[in-house]
Amino acid sequence: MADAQLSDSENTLERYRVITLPPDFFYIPNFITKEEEESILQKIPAQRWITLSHRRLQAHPSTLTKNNTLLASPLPQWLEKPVIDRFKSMGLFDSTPHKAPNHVLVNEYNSGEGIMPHEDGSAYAHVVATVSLGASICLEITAKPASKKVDQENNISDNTSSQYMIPTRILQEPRSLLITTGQAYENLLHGIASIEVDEDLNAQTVANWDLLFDPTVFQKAGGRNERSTRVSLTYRDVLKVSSAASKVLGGLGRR
Ligand SMILES: O=C(O)CCC(=O)C(=O)O
Ligand SMILES: [Fe+2]
Repeated sequence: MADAQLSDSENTLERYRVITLPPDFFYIPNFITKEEEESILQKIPAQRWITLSHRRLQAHPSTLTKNNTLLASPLPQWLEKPVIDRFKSMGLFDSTPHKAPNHVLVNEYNSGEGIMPHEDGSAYAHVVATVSLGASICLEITAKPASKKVDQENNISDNTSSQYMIPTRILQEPRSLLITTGQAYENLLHGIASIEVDEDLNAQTVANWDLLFDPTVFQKAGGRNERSTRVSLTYRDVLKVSSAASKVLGGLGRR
């Protein structure tokens, strides 16, 4: 399954695999440049934020309907270029129904903010790509309680005999790309602790330590990452898409 999902891009991607985690997580440092990061941050429309208790977010081109349907509409240019062009050259979404992401969630976390452990669910194809902007943050990876049996079969349970580091953290540096697909999408939860400092960061406690652009930043800070505002762009392919025409004809949800 995982192999089928990423067959075209596997060779390019393989060197970025987080080998301490169940398949498939890939962490690519410096996926975009500082100039590109700055330009994207400037283009996030200030009037589109929806404020939640522990973060704020915006959905592009729009939020999904209550039956998880996307009303067809192009993504804004600042979310297309250069990110989606790069996904295309990697073949990242080649296996998903629309062969490209059609939806992006922009999340902003100030120091002390986070997101509860969750799974991304069935509205989306099982390839998710997250670009990090502005600052570093730890994504916490835990086993899904309801999938204990599957976990045991695949050796991804919490118990110490597991070959993988679970629970663990993925440290996302600014300008990095994190790709989640396959079993990792289906069987694990992810979340961000609502804290002001990520502590005890080292090769034993951070799953992607060997893939970081600059681990010395955290070493020099005594294994600490003082949080500051971090923005993420989460690219996905929504499975159900309704054209405006079918909506007018009363066929929302019809294809
Ligand atoms: O900000 C992140 O890296 C995670 C966001 C997330 O999990 C989501 O939007 O579903
Ligand atoms: Fe998520």
